[in-house]
Amino acid sequence: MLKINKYPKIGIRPIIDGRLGGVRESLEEKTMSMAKAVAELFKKELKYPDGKPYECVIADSCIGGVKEAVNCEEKFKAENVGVSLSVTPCWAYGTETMDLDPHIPKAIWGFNGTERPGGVYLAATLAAHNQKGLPAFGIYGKDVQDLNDGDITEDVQEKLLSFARAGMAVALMKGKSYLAIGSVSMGIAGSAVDPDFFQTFLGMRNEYVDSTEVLRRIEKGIYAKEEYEKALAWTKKNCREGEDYNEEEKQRSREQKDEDWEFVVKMTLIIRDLMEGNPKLKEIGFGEESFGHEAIVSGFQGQRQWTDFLPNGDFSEAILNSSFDWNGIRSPYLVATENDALNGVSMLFNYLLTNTAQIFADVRTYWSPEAVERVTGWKPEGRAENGFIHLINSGSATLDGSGRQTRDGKPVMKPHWEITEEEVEDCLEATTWYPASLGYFRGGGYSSNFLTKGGMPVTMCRINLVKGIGPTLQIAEGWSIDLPENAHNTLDARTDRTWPTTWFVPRLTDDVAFSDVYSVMNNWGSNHAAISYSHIGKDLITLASMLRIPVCMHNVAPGEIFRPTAWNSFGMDKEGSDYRACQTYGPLYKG
Ligand SMILES: C[C@H](O)[C@@H](O)[C@@H](O)C(=O)CO
Ligand SMILES: [Mn+2]
Repeated sequence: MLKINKYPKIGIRPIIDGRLGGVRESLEEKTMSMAKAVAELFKKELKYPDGKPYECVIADSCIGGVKEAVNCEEKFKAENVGVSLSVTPCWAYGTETMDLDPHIPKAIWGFNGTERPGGVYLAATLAAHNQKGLPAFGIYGKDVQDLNDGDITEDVQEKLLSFARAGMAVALMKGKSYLAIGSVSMGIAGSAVDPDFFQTFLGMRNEYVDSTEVLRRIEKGIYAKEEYEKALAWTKKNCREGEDYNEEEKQRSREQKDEDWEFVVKMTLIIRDLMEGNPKLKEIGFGEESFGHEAIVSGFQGQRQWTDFLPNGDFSEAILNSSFDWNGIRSPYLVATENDALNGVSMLFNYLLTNTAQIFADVRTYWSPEAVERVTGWKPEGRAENGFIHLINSGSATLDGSGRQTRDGKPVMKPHWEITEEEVEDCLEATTWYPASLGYFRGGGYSSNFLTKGGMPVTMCRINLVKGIGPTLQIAEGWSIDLPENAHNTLDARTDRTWPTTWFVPRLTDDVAFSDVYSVMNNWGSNHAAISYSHIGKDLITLASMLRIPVCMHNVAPGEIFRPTAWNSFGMDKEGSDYRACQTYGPLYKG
């Protein structure tokens, strides 16, 4: 992950009834202690992509009126606050104290304690936000608490954390780049980078580098030589080369294959350097190249042109998307294969909400139970009984996706700071690097192959651009599954057995798009999806609402959906109100 010098902070605004002479004085301690308790919760539960705890900034004083609100605003600006949370146990004066910044996610927690009307301030100020077109999230506990009760109840914690995670994702994207290396891959519309989408919906920049820049740097030696030697040695030791399935007469010679390893290792260093820069390049006389492109996510076109004569990008994409390399365990660098920028953003959303590496995949095949039985003789049972979806793409599936990391004995994908050296070895051990299929990749190279362990809760998502609507988000929570070995081998062999496979089963619901597994694939809006560990659908929905991106498909329970309260004013049907609200408010950074 791009090294970020100054992470955005969460600003906490203790709101108080400004009446001196008794009322305010009686509430100062309670109000400020709410703010401190929330800051402690965020620091304890939430981490930046580098593993450090979230930083919070609390206003210097409680905010009882506009002067203190402005003082707070000035402090937040100086402290690089990117998310704003107001907390209060009492009545206060909405429009005099509210946060009016139109570009940062905001929420208000009104303490449910009836000695003072915290809930009334919450409702009044949310109404003000709605009247002013500044959507805000409302947080209000289910059960009344005693005024001197300093605990944050479970239900309030859950909303505070969901809001903070999604709000921080919005803040982390802002001002960072999507770096396109190359252009449109094989007519994939998602590769046609739409700068207006990045700018107005995500507040992101677009950087473009022709693929020849990678070749230039290889040929001119614009990479850190020492690191290259270390990387090549690590690769030879840890990346097992598989059998060459190409036709005998077409196979690349051993010498060519060794050159391919050298080439793809250099590509990997160079793509990373293009994303985040590398001070070592300045030491060897390449000052401009040492800066990089501030890319929080990138895409490599690869196919075609490049791969028609040069080794493919699969090794680079897979290693960069993983949580480790020759320098050890580290946060992943998000790289979308085929330069599918929309899938790159989908990976980015997942990553910023979980700090875990991402699987990029084609949503390739729906296998009905009948077809599976016909082809393999195995009648799907258990979670597979209604059929399953084959997720597979050459290249940018993280090796963490092999499911070789564990927590309580179960397969998981972890934030990098929880991963052990043994788990890195297991992920590498589970991966075979086959000589690339020369039919697709005429220039050779290698493809990563692994089989995702079943039993992992996962979430598949995808941003699509739809003319007339703009971006929409679709989400499918489900699980990875295991197939009997012979069934896997038979089905996988019908596809591209040198690529990484995840067998996926979505959770079915009564909704039409989730009525059966076939419908999930049939309703998927693109060839690609980004797959994250754990069920993060509700956080994705919260994030999408902050960005005013409507959600066209999801299997999250209605009671889990958390959006700004303004959405309620657009009707009781959750999906329609989402579309109407997003359309009314328009992109967050529409200017
Ligand atoms: C067959 C193509 O070359 C592959 O790249 C294809 O499987 C894709 O991934 C298209 O998204
Ligand atoms: Mn693809």
